[in-house]
Amino acid sequence: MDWPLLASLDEDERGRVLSAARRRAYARGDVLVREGEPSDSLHLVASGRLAVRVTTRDGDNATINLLGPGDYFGELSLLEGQPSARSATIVALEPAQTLSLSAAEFRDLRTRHRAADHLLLTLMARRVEELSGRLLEAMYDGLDQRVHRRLGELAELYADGRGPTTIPLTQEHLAELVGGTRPSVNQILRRLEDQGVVALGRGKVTVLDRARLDAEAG
Ligand SMILES: Nc1ncnc2c1ncn2[C@@H]1O[C@@H]2COP(=O)(O)O[C@H]2[C@H]1O
Repeated sequence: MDWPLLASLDEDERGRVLSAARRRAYARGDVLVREGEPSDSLHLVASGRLAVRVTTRDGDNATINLLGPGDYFGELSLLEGQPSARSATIVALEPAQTLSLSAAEFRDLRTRHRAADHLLLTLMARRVEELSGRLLEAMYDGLDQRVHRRLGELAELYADGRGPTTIPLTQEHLAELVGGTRPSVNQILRRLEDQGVVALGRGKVTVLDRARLDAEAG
């Protein structure tokens, strides 16, 4: 597995960091870190897809992003200074494995390998850009466009070669990810199904025509 966060390390250094990390396995539905709890580790995703969830003002849970192999999480609270709490809950959407570094190991990585620290900054800049894009989308784009775009991104995350890609998410989750209500997202998905762009199933959406979806996303 290649983690962009470790891309600047040479093979020996990378091996040292990874051998100090603890491998953990999770089942679908397991909570890996919980919003509000004190933090002491950074996690690299080795396999499986994970949901980033936050509590809304109404006390509901909303999925704000998904992570997959090669991603990392848990850095925010470690960068904020002590003591700091997790900004989100991370839940396994399927069986997953992570490698975790303690806060001290993460600090050590950043101070000993300036290039890794710089990469962290680059990756965070990318995430800020992604989130600004989402904010603009939420402010100015229609729900249709948001559904098309997010489905395209999810198809990328779940793609396993050529052909149709099945996204194993409920319409509830999809609605949370695009910031829409379930009935209105369902209406858009049904229209896409009528056009042959997706096929809907219980707890899943299969993208059949990626090119059309991307064209619709604008
Ligand atoms: N919008 C987001 N997209 C992806 N990951 C996020 C987002 N918000 C929070 N996280 C991750 O969720 C983690 C929760 O614990 P931390 O606050 O330590 O670090 C956080 C980030 O790594």
